[in-house]
This record gives sequence, C-alpha cells and structure tokens, in this order.
Amino acid sequence: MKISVVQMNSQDDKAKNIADASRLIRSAVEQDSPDLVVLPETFTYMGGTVESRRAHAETFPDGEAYRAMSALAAELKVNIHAGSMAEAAGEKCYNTTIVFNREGKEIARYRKIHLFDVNVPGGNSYLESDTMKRGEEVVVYDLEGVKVGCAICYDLRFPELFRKLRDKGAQLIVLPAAFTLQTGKDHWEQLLCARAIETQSYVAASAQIFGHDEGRKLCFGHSLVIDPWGVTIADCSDRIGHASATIDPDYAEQIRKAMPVADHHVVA
Ligand SMILES: O=C(O)CNC(=O)[C@H](CS)NC(=O)CCC(=O)C(=O)O
Repeated sequence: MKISVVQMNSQDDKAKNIADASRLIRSAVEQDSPDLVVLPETFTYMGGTVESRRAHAETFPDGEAYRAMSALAAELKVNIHAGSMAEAAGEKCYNTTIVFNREGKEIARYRKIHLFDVNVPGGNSYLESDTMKRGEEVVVYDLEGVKVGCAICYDLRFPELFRKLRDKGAQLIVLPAAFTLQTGKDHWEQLLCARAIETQSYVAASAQIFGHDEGRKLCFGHSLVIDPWGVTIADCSDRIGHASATIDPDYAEQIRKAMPVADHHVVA
C-alpha cells in the first residue's frame, strides 16, 4: 500500500484552503499513484479568531470541505484521510478527521481526544479548549485489509492512546498535525519514531508548515512516514508539497513476531 502525506500552509480563507488541498491531492496522485492520501490538521481553516474559526466549522455531510473531499476521492478513486476539520457541535466544535474511500463514502470519523492548552517556550500560548471540545472514542478503521489507527497532533504525546490503537489491531497510525516550530524542532520526529517503535506500526504524519496569522506560531512542517522499526522513509522537508512511501504490513507483523512486546506488558 502506498501512502502520500500532504504538507500545507492553510490560512483563514476556507475556499482557498480547500482548493490548495485539492491541488496537492491531485499532484500526489499524478506523481505517485498512492492508495491513501493524508491531509494535515485543520486543513480547512487556520488562524483567524475564535469566532471566525467557529463560524467556518463544518456540519457533516453537507459542509463544503466534506463534500469537496468526498467528490475528489470518488473522482480520483483514491482513499483520503481528510486531516481534520472543525466540526460544529453546539457552543464549541470537535476537531474531527473524516476518512473517505475510493467511492467517496465516509468510512471513519475520529474526534481529537487531547486538547492543546499549553504555554509553549518563547511566549506563545494555546488554548484549544476555547474553540474545541474533546472526543472520547478511540478509532481504528479497515482500509482495504490494513488496520489504520487515528490520532491528531497533540495526541502524539499520549502513548497510552497509541497502545490502545495497537491493541485494537492498528498496523498504520495516521496523525494529521499543526505542530509548532518551537516544539517540533526537538520533539516531532523523536515522538513519531518512539510511537512507531513502541507500537511496531507504520506512522504517517501530515503537517502544516510556516505561519498562519500574525498572532499565531509558525508550524514545523516535516510531514513524515516512519516504518515500524522507527526509520523515517518519507519526509516532506521544509516546503508545501507531498511525499510518499510504500508500507508493508507484513514487515510490521515480522517485527511483532520477532520482538513480541505486546505480549510482554506487565504494567497495566
Ligand atoms: O487551532 C488550529 O488552528 C489548528 N490546531 C492546532 O494548531 C493544534 C491545537 S491548538 N495544535 C496542536 O495540537 C499542536 C501540538 C504541538 O505543537 C505539540 O504538542 O508540541
């Protein structure tokens, strides 16, 4: 199975963000013929104010981004793990991933569990819970015979979620993100590799890059695919674009058989 991770710089213009995502998906499909294309966190809208972020939230299935990604998946006959979108849910939103299959049909929905309420070194503070509420459900879906686990951005810091994904059978874990430059430079690849090694799974992480508005941080980029041995096999580097890698679930199974860490847990 071939995976493409897309790297974007979404801004506070939803129509343009959807057009950018669509262009990058088309380009990845033309260049690499992937089975699955992954978009970054909140590819639909970054920056703005709390009010404008809420105002641009999607309702499913009639939202603009939902319909555009569903139609594109069907047109290109490719599976799309559509990063995340703010999903209107009363006062606040969920930060939600939707996965579309090659017919454009929704096959999975995951709502970000861990919210980024953090003071980042260097002075930027984030209060994601101003706009978002947290999801509850751990989600693994079947993609043409491969089990795919869902996580989003800050979830990366919570290995117990990844352990649950592994316990539910995940062989590939997909993580759309908007990781900050300040944290990403020292933590991003390290944590992604750690999660891949611990769960003996492939990890595909699609990220935002560069700045999003005046008040907001820079994003780190470096969308990556990591193999279950912890080796980086694709990297979008420091630019808008995409990168692809072939994943082999049998390789994950081989590693699991040779080093059966899942059977060796003694601390609950
Ligand atoms: O709010 C938006 O517009 C898009 N979403 C994000 O940027 C989210 C929530 S604020 N960012 C993270 O989770 C960064 C995590 C991170 O950087 C770390 O764990 O170090």
